[in-house]
Amino acid sequence: PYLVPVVILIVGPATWVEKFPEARGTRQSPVDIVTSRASSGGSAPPLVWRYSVNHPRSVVNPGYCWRVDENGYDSELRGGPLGSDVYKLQQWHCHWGSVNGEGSEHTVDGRAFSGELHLVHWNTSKYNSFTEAAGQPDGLAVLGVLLMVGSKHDELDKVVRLLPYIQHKGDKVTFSEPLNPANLLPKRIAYWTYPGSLTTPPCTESVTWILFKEPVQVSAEQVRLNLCYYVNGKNV
Ligand SMILES: NS(=O)(=O)c1ccc2oc(NC(=O)c3ccccc3)nc2c1
Ligand SMILES: [Zn+2]
Repeated sequence: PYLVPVVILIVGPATWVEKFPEARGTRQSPVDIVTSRASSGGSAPPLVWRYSVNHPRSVVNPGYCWRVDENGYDSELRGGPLGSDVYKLQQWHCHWGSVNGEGSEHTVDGRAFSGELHLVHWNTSKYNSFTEAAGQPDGLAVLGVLLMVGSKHDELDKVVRLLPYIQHKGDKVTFSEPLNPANLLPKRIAYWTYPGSLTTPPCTESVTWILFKEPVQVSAEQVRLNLCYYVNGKNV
């Protein structure tokens, strides 16, 4: 029994700080959203988004879960906590747990969800590339969508059905089926927002997090498919 804690320390987030000093910062994500401590939205302008639908996208196995690259096609996210800057969608990906019901990164009043979708945007008003923006405090904006088991999600299924073809880290498949990332968002767009960071290395503190309050439903089969192919990037 004495061996286990040492092994966990070697591979867990606790070691990220050695290679990524940002991970020791003051605005690290994910966090637990304590709803009683969240202030009301005040007079923030509405959050507005527009995504292009008909363009080729690629699904990649980056070694954890899956990621869809927008390949530079046009999109816009503005308003809400983003001031007067316009952000552009770079990629979107998911986080699933290895045990159903505990896959999300953010928790709400200590409760984890089955998974969490992240739509990663960068500030095109101020910076010239994602990489440049990723190093700036107002460089990135990530829309977080909590996933819970319920009815099948048809838009997400356009990606889930491709997972058998990218079972190994680095695998990539391009598809041109029309897909609107706006259909991945919940109907009610109330959200929590806070200044945070990338949740995985390099953990850079450059993310304005916008986490929608309403979870989106995905089927148990869709969770199983994700779990089967993407338990920490290993093929199981
Ligand atoms: N879970 S997270 O906080 O949304 C998160 C965490 C780590 C991330 O690293 C990247 N890098 C690129 O997308 C990228 C895009 C183009 C070129 C290089 C990198 N996006 C991230 C999002
Ligand atoms: Zn993420």
